[in-house]
Amino acid sequence: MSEVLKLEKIEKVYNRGEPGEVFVLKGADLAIAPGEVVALVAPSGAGKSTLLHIAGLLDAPSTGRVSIGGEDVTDLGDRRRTALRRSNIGFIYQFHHLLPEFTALENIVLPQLANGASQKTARDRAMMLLARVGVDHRAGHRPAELSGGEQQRVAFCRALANAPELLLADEPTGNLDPETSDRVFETLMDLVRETGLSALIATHNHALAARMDRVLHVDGGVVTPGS
Ligand SMILES: Nc1ncnc2c1ncn2[C@@H]1O[C@H](COP(=O)(O)OP(=O)(O)OP(=O)(O)O)[C@@H](O)[C@H]1O
Repeated sequence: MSEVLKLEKIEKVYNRGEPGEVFVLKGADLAIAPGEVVALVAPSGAGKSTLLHIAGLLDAPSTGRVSIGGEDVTDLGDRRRTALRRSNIGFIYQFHHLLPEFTALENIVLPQLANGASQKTARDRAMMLLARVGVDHRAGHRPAELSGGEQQRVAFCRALANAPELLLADEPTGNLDPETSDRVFETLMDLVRETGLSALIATHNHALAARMDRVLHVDGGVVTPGS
């Protein structure tokens, strides 16, 4: 079976040739097998978010190849890239990035409608996901009316709304207090394991990283196996 995600010889330079040139990635390689949950640990500024954005088709590498589900997607046009991202990749950020004017339920329904689901299917799935993370009783509330932990649980549901094969998370519990972070992280790991998702999860927390199948480091612009 082919890798769910494969990055080959990825380089990323910001402001190339200008005084502010930053060479962030210098030949990063990474592959994730189906069902594998991988931690990405890196010092601040090492290029972890840059790598996740490239893996999530939110940004293009300066050079190198990106494959999703065995298909080389490096040179895809914007429309196909957006469609592939919407159906195959779930993204969770450190800050939830939920749409403030919509309810928790609507935040999970909207990406499904954009992906072609019917209202009923989308609502049923959204309610099922909210119940799974224990926030269904808050379905009709807007993000500002929810606690930080609840907001992040809703963001998990949104990331899983279209049943992606790959979940990318950039310090998904980094803005929560340690106790809430542990509980919310537990929910995320349960969800990932239950659904058989492949995941790449960036975290500064070594204890959380140790609970994943494999740990990778980003340092000096390359990806190396962790201990
Ligand atoms: N658009 C940009 N233009 C110029 N430099 C950038 C840009 N985006 C990121 N950088 C620089 O690239 C480097 C890597 O950034 P990135 O956000 O990937 O780091 P990170 O490992 O995720 O850090 P943190 O853990 O602090 O979020 C940093 O030095 C950052 O300043």
